[in-house]
Amino acid sequence: MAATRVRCCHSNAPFTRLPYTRHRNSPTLPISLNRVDFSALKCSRRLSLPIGDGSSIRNVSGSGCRNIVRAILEEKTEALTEVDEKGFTCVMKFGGSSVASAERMKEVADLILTFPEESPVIVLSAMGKTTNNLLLAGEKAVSCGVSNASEIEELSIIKELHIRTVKELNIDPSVILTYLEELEQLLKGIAMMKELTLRTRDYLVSFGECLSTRIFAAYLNTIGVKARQYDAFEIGFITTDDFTNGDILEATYPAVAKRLYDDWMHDPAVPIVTGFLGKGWKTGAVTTLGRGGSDLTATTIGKALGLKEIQVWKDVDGVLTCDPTIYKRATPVPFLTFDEAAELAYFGAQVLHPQSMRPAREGEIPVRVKNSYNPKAPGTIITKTRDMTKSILTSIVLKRNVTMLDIASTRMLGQVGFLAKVFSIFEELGISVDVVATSEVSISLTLDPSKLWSRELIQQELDHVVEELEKIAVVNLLKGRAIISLIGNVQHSSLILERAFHVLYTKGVNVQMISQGASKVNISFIVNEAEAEGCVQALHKSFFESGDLSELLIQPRLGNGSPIRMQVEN
Ligand SMILES: Nc1ncnc2c1ncn2[C@@H]1O[C@H](COP(=O)(O)OP(=O)(O)O)[C@@H](O)[C@H]1O
Ligand SMILES: N[C@@H](CC(=O)OP(=O)(O)O)C(=O)O
Repeated sequence: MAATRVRCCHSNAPFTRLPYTRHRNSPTLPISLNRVDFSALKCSRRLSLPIGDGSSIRNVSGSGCRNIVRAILEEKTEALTEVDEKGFTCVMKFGGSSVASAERMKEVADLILTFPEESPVIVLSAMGKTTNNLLLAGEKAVSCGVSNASEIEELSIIKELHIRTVKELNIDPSVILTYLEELEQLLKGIAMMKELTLRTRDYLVSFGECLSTRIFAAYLNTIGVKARQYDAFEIGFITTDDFTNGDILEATYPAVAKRLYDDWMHDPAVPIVTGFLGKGWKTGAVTTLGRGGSDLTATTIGKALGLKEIQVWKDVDGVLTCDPTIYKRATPVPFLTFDEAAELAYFGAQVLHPQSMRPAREGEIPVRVKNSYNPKAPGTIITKTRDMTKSILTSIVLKRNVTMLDIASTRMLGQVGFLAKVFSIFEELGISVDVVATSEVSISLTLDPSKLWSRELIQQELDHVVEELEKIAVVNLLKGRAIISLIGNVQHSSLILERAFHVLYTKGVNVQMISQGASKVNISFIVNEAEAEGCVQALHKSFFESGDLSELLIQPRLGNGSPIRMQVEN
């Protein structure tokens, strides 16, 4: 059954389709929508409310809502038309920084309501630094002894933050108290077992999103916006059983779509979904999608529901020309392709989860990166294609803590299968390789440490890799390196390389390896980590702060003399 959208004929103003219920704390809604017999009127009870530019829904609900409800009550329904439509229009994901306190949650609620034309699915991360605190609490629990588990400092921080938030939002604390008690029990269990498996670690961190979404849904209901909380692992987010790094499986898409649409049709309410979490398909246990995985939750929902837009709300004005914590003159990048965004995320720009572009690209759903602290900023829009005519460099990305391996064959020159053998070792050990450069008898590559969660594990794994490789090669392991990736239009690679190497040469920096990605949007090079930040700053100045580089372009021309218009196609 298609849901119905009500539009007012005498005005083309956009209307909200957020479901509203009257609440004792919501004095602005003058007429209870519950009194209206919508089925008799043959229209949805999800009323649409006119809203003026910049005004909040609560300001207009008095007039807009009253007009529509009055029209219905007075049976002047000729003023209203119905538009057949599916339930949801977009997904809005808010990261930890966007929901770090009660104040922030109120602002996010207001922000959602300033988009009356949208009928959103909301995805939330854990509040502020809760995930980090949960991880630290778990690590401390392993060695603190059962009797001390309740006193772990991070547990107190988590309890204090959530209880204070519930109080400040004026909602019933029972929404979270059982969860906080369960969390304490879990830490005691870890203390008793003296071990923290990856499976338990995922269950432990899941408390962060389970708490934040319950609080936010309860708050929306308090202010008269009907909302329903969902744990992703209960509504069809099925993943591989790779704890701490689960991959979303195909079965997720139809399952999530069915559950969200079915509930909406029976009883419309804004879905508030836990980001970052899933359910292992064999174990049935809670899994996580890797750090920052709520972005992936959002894009998965976007694809599952076939939405028109996926919005990820951050604490920065979109994807920037570099990490603002490295160089504060970084500026927003208005347009990106899925390829560019994926490459940028993969090579370390913390702003997006590395896998999050996949569902958006498959579903061809635009992703908008916005700032919840500065909603008026246009942000970044990520789409399949964009005009590349004037694009040279888009963003500079730094990945720290990189380990590089120089592997030289011990056998004869041109040894058949040397490369295959090297890569099979990485495959067997389940280790990702980032940047690769080869010669006939040697190979240099960097390892991706981001998939590993603890330092001990990295060292153990490295020792093992070297041991295996030394069976066929001489191995030189170089730590403390960094990858600088230039995300840009590789059609202009000569110009990019000329500039970049001039900057690095002037700084006296020696590049240890270079690779131009097959994706055609990325040139990466390896430098010493100690020099890396200075390099990014100098490169930024040269590429983004010294005039319009596109004037240097030698335009490829068609036979008739007109410039070729270039597009990047995925
Ligand atoms: N190129 C970049 N553009 C924007 N932000 C970046 C970039 N590189 C790194 N960052 C960092 O990513 C942060 C936003 O991502 P994240 O912390 O995951 O947000 P959230 O927790 O709200 O989802 C920014 O505060 C910024 O420090
Ligand atoms: N809370 C999880 C998942 C997440 O996506 O967080 P954020 O959106 O704040 O990056 C983490 O910290 O990894």
